[in-house]
Amino acid sequence: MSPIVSSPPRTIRIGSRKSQLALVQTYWVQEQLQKHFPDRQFEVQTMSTQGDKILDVALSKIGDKGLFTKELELGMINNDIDLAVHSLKDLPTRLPEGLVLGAVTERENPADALVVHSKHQDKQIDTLPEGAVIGTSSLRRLAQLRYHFPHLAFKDIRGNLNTRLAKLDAGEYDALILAAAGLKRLDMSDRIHQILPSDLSLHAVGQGALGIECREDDAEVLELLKALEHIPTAQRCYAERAFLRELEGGCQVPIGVNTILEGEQLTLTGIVASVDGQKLVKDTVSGNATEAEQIGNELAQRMRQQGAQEILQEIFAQIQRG
Ligand SMILES: NCc1[nH]cc(CCC(=O)O)c1CC(=O)O
Repeated sequence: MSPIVSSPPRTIRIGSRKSQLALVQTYWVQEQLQKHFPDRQFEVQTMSTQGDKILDVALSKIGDKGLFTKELELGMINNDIDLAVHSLKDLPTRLPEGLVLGAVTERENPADALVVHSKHQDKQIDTLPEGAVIGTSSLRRLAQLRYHFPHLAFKDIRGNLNTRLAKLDAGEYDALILAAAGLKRLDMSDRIHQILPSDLSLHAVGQGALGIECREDDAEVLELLKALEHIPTAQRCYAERAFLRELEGGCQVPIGVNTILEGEQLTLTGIVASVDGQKLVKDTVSGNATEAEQIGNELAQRMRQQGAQEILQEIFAQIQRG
């Protein structure tokens, strides 16, 4: 009789970027997994991504396809890590062969926030003075705010959240636009001066949610990740990502969304704006939440007929010219 040998379950290796926000998000995922599966081992491995290294070039010029995710994806393909935690909005809508979105976690407030210099404490986005300098590195934020507030000035800003806030406080900018979710996760909610209403600025696809990526054939990890999936957030984000995928845009094109889930009814609103703030196409599609991707695809097709494609083509041409 041969003895029954059972090998101990493997340690699950979680990959993360090294930024402060990435680490907060990754340790949260590790903690949740540990809570659900107390007998398993979860360890964190950090990696630098291209997006962490190139800090002096505007994001819109280098493009963002996988800028913050590629090294982690290679780590999974090479079997160095088993899953990777991303801000869902940084995760491209098309994943490399062999990898899948294993879970989408519950979303924080997905809206953008206005953060002001102390001299503007009594102001809101619509009362900032003529020529006030707004820091943002996102074409989406730039295009929508320029459309509504042509009297404001916009200036690129890069660096992690602390660097950006230090530049604001030093007087290089009058105000910044940042994701409310990032500020909240870093315990800096007190810096949120105003949540931008959706009629002024639609947020990025997937903003405020975490996306956990893993190997398609890793049934064990896929099963563990089910415990972290938040279905209402996932339905909203699947509709948003289908919309973006169908328009073939990344995080760095002026495409914004808003989703509302009421019972079974999912309503997706999308916007495509020109960088000069002159043109804007906006529309809404509703349907059953179980058909999230069809809703996203339909909205993209409708908006293309209304001129969204021309706006995007112009932007791609501009980016290629540098
Ligand atoms: N593009 C950078 C990035 N990726 C995720 C967040 C914030 C958190 C989130 O949206 O989930 C941010 C910062 C920002 O846009 O202000």
